[in-house]
Amino acid sequence: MEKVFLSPSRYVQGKDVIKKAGAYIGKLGNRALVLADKFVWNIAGNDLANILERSDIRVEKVAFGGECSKMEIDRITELSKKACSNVVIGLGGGKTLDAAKGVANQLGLFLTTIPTTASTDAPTSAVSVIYTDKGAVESYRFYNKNPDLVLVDTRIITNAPPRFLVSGIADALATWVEARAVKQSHGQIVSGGAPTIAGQAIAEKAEQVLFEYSLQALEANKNKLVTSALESVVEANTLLSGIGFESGGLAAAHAIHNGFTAIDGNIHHLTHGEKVAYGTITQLVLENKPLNELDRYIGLYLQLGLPVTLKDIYLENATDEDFYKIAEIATAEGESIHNMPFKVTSDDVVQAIKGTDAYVKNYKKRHGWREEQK
Ligand SMILES: NC(=O)c1ccc[n+]([C@@H]2O[C@H](COP(=O)([O-])OP(=O)(O)OC[C@H]3O[C@@H](n4cnc5c(N)ncnc54)[C@H](O)[C@@H]3O)[C@@H](O)[C@H]2O)c1
Ligand SMILES: [Zn+2]
Repeated sequence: MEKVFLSPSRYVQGKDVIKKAGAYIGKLGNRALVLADKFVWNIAGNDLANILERSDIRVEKVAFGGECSKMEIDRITELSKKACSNVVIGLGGGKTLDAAKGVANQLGLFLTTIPTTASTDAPTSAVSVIYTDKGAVESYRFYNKNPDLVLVDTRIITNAPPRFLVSGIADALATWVEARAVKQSHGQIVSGGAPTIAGQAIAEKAEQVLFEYSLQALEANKNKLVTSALESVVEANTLLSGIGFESGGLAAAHAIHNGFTAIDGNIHHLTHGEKVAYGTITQLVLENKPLNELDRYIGLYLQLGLPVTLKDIYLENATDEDFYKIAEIATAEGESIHNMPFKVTSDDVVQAIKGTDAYVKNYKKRHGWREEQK
């Protein structure tokens, strides 16, 4: 099978780079549709619009409705047509960026993503996760092209609440765990094709950077500082994880995350990365990783305050029916869990989800972990 590598055309990251948006985006077009939700318009959207207008780029301001659904993408596409935009700019979290990708792709326009949090690896990829209006994952849309430009202003990102950065770290820590499984199984990347050495190396680097710098970056973020550690972790969450998952492949962690999105209840209050965090530890349990490897992950996740017990993910009182529902979705035909180097049944998933909780409780006891340590 042929190897495939995907990446954005240009990635620019730094403190206050938004001020240079006119110069970078001006190379792509002069009529921009800027998509951001109400909150993000206030914290960054209006500034961005002023910056673009000063560079003679006309701006059509659009408020994102909040869900990346087919209907929402079609609505924004119509607005873009009316405004005769030639470049689409998504500004905000993963859902806003995914919706902007859908619009740019439907109209064949240039695309810029400007994440205002480092909460996911959505900014660089050529895929959108499409949700039902009720918030369950419906499908993935794959595009022929990644974003033309990814602009990451680390000052904006460090001003966001730390929960976003931590969620992005969790999404990025899944990257190597999953890419390694795909490598072992000779599986395929999400858009089809075999992974490249480059894709795998980038995924592995994400893990290294995150184990080395996550805790320092989190402290910088809590104090709204842009340190080198913060820059490193933002790059790991965004660029390394983005290329790493797309060109390295997904396996069990994201499939289990998809199972979590399909059930009702408070689990919906968790972010994408938080659900992926539990899925990642569950994948390590499925893989029967030895004690030191499992403990290395659990120790970091606990220090970052990520959810690693059933109580943390609001499934403490879940019934077996709930667990099997999650597992059925996670093991559905076509799910990335089939990239694992061995066959995984829905019962294996249920045992590993419960096994994660059981083992983490043991870890906490052995390490004298108290909840206030978070
Ligand atoms: N396409 C991909 O490759 C890919 C990869 C990973 C995740 N995703 C998708 O990303 C989505 C999750 O993204 P998310 O976790 O960013 O959530 P989100 O997009 O739902 O955004 C969450 C909230 O963050 C707020 N926000 C944005 N910037 C902020 C800031 N600076 N300060 C404070 N609040 C801010 C927004 O107003 C929004 O209410 C999911 O839909 C997931 O499927 C896609
Ligand atoms: Zn993810």
